[in-house]
Amino acid sequence: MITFENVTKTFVVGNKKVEAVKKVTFDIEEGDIFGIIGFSGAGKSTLIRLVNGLERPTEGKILIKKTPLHELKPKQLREVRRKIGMVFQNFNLFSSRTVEQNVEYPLKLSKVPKAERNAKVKQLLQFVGLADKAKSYPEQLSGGQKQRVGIARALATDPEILLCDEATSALDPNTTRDILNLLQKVNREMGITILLITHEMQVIQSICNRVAVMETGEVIEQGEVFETFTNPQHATTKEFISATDQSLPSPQLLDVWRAKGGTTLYRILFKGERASDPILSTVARKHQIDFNIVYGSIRELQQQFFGNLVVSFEGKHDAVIACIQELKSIVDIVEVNTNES
Ligand SMILES: Nc1ncnc2c1ncn2[C@@H]1O[C@H](COP(=O)(O)OP(=O)(O)OP(=O)(O)O)[C@@H](O)[C@H]1O
Repeated sequence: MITFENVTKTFVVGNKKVEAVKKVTFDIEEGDIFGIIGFSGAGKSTLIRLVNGLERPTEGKILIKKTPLHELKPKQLREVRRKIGMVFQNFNLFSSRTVEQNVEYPLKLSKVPKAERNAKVKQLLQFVGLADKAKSYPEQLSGGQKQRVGIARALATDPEILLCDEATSALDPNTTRDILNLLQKVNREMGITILLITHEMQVIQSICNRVAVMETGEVIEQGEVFETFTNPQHATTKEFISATDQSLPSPQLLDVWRAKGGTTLYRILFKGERASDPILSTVARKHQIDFNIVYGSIRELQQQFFGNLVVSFEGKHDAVIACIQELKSIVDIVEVNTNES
């Protein structure tokens, strides 16, 4: 649906060059809710502006439904952009227009006849749950309601792609959840592909099926959300994950554990169905050793179980080694390196 082929965007400021996006290559497939996560300055906004044609790549290509954007004539580019809706962090509503006039605006620009506009606006306000606010002005709405108007307006021209630029960053956690549910409904019921950028891990975990992690203009890690977040490779990805899920005890707690003469700790990851199997107790019993769960959680990620446990084993040395060997053939188990937490 959207393909980035070796895309670089360089800005020249005075006599300095800023490489905002560097050699980025990935595909967003039809039906995806694709999340791009990165800290401030990573290049996320530039990437999204390249998709809606507000910026042109310095090098490389962006293809939308196999059409290279840079080869389009202005009229064709306008057509493609009509099929791309945009939702903003600060809503970007006209304060002097009512809710229905805000949603109607892109339809007026596209010269859609009045009766058709009215029907569409009514349908969209119903879809986003704001039918009773049609005559209100933005200042009379809460942040979440304003974002619903922003989403309804972005959907007015029947887009195939919705770009969301930090759409929930200005909202409280409950409202964020409502807006994310609405975006999921847009994706499922309208079949719209969503590309969102965020610095919040929670957003990616709740609704995205695929993710790309950006740092200093580069995509440093990408893939299915479950795989990427249960087996992160890059330090920055690990940092994002630790914001919502601390996978190891703090160094201070580990020091307390060591000071008490604690045995070696192991971190075990259980994924999918493995998380609900009694693997640990079965294997420990077989080798006649005990285990002690020191830290961890079992939680839901992308409708799958994901368990992260830190354990110690107690028993005869050879039996402990044999138990760990057997567990290695079933689950991911590594010795906790106390420097990495
Ligand atoms: N028009 C521009 N002119 C010069 N430099 C720019 C321009 N747009 C972005 N940059 C620079 O490119 C880099 C990436 O910026 P970008 O806004 O894409 O990052 P971001 O991940 O979206 O960060 P934020 O969340 O803070 O917006 C930054 O160093 C920024 O200063």
